[in-house]
Amino acid sequence: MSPISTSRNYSIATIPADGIGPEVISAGVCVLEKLSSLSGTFSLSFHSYDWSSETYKKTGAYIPHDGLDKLKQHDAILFGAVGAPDVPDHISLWGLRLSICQPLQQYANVRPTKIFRGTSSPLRNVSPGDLDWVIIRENSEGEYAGQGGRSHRGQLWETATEVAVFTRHAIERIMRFAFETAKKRGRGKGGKGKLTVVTKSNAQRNGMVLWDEVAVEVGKEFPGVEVDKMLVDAMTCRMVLDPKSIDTIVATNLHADILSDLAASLAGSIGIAPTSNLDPTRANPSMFEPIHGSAFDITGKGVANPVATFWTAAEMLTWLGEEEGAARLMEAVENVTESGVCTRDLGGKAGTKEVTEAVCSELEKLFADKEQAWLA
Ligand SMILES: NC(=O)c1ccc[n+]([C@@H]2O[C@H](COP(=O)([O-])OP(=O)(O)OC[C@H]3O[C@@H](n4cnc5c(N)ncnc54)[C@H](O)[C@@H]3O)[C@@H](O)[C@H]2O)c1
Ligand SMILES: O=C(O)[C@H](O)[C@@H](O)C(=O)O
Ligand SMILES: [K+]
Ligand SMILES: [Mn+2]
Repeated sequence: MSPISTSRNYSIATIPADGIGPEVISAGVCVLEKLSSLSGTFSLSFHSYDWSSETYKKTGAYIPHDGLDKLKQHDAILFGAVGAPDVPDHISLWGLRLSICQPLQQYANVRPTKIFRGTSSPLRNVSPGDLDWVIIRENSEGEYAGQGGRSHRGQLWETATEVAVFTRHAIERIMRFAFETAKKRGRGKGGKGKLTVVTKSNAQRNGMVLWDEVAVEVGKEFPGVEVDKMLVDAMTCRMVLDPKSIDTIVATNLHADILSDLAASLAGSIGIAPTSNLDPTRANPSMFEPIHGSAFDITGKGVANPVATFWTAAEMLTWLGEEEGAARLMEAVENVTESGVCTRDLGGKAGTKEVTEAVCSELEKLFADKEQAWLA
């Protein structure tokens, strides 16, 4: 059957950047192109930006002066990873990722994790379905507010401060987003949603106390959602010992950054989990990236797991309104993990290329099956 004429086109900015970023982004673009051509109902135009640590070393800047205006012309941004061995990590992170997320007000960072069929958790007696979480990370302030300074350099009394900033405005909007996410997922008592608010209000007695108070206030708008509160240190134990008891988690910028790498590893590998940096108001494009970094230790070896980027691509499609394409892509990815074609971080032997090819073939199979079902 010939594909139905394409009615929806999306303009996607890609920023592969550093390390394994270019390897996984080219794999992601490859499966997205395969999916859109098979579906025939939507198309994607990609525009690649070469903003990276190499660009920084050559020009002194990661993003050119008109860069953000350029990004605003796209429907979404697909990002790889930033960080290079010869550039300090704070220069690269603030130069690229945070220079996009913060001005574009991508304040909600969404980090789902689950165990894929055919893969296993390092936890005992935990199988697919037992660990299925989404972490909502505050993405605009907290420990990443950019406030602080350093003085008396080189002296015995040298001083540095890194000030965590919490505002009612930003806490309210992230809590509302987290409660809505929990409600939509519909777990917990009566299927009305379940949210765990992660905090550290025993030691941090100002910002984190405001965080807790606003969580309670916003919670009143969501009477059905089951809520509990956990100190972040105890939360790590619960994630390891009782993963079934968790569904949606909301945490500060830094706490959620740390918990989400743990979450991905408990589900099998950091190489599978996605990240969405969302501007829920949709005034600006949102940015989608695998959760991992540039992974210097495996760069250029062809072994990077592209699954995190495939799941990221599916999250991007969902955000753009292409839920059916996203579901098809996830089905293909899980069929592939189930068949045993996995990179070595998941215990397999395949390289990035083999996994990408397997997902493309699986997509072809899924669309052929769908066509058969129509003809029957
Ligand atoms: N959002 C981002 O772009 C982002 C995120 C995290 C770290 N970083 C940066 O990346 C650099 C390296 O950081 P790091 O080593 O702490 O974290 P990392 O995520 O790059 O790597 C941690 C470990 O996980 C492995 N790994 C990561 N992704 C993988 C994949 N797709 N497949 C298989 N294995 C994978 C790596 O080989 C490494 O052993 C630093 O410069 C850091 O600042 C950037
Ligand atoms: O934003 C950060 O903290 C880090 O670069 C990175 O670890 C991430 O998760 O994006
Ligand atoms: K990344
Ligand atoms: Mn991280």
